[in-house]
Amino acid sequence: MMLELDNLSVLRGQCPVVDSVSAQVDAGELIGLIGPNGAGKTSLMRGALGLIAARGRSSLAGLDPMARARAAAWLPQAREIAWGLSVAELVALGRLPHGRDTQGAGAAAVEEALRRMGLETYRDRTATHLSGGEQAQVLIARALAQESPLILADEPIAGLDPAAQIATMEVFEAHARAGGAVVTSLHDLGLAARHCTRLWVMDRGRLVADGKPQEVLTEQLLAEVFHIRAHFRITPEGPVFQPLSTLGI
Ligand SMILES: Nc1ncnc2c1ncn2[C@@H]1O[C@H](COP(=O)(O)OP(=O)(O)OP(=O)(O)O)[C@@H](O)[C@H]1O
Repeated sequence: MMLELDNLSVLRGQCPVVDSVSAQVDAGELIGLIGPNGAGKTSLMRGALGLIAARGRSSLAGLDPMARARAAAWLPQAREIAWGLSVAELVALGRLPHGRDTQGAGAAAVEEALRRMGLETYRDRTATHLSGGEQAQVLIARALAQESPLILADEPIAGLDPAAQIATMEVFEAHARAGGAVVTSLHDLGLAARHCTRLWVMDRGRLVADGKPQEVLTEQLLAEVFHIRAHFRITPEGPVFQPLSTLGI
């Protein structure tokens, strides 16, 4: 098992923004963490990693920071790159939890991460001089270079063009197929339905659904949690999801 959460709660003041969530992540899974703005997705991931105070138990939260970083890579929503490093140098920072291994396995992991994200030709560019979407892809490559079995990513595909969004979801699928696991929050329910093996739906701090996309994205759930009406069909080309209108709150 890659991650186990047992009655995890995150309090902001007296108010639980994550409310008694129990769930687990196994090897091979690509879990889409979905839910409206403010539902508690970021707080759940940060609580699971032990980055913010939480009640209950997360299998990752007790680990020391280096051991935790070897077990799980964390890709936060904020994407600011502060230093004028080259793309290759920035991706190599993902190797820090493995000590000084810039030769051999470390260098190979950096190359592989650049290749997977299609960034080979960017390797010598100054990271701060890239566009927002390009920087986002470099930070995903840094997380891949970490070679942690589990990746937790907070809206990693927001702001990427359609090809980069699909390519990133395919990179995550490949990571899961290779025996790892990914939990990623995202607002694009179409991409979530097409690429994720499982969806966790959060609403007002609670995990209100956990299952395969076609089991989870029911008309009732879309109305009650997302306040939308949508087309959702399984087609020969896979699941196709199109939001149609809001239902009001
Ligand atoms: N530092 C903070 N102090 C107080 N309340 C906070 C803080 N951070 C988040 N919250 C509250 O916790 C709740 C959950 O926020 P969180 O960022 O986990 O939601 P989210 O599902 O990731 O939302 P989004 O889709 O908008 O990124 C929200 O109601 C938010 O206002």
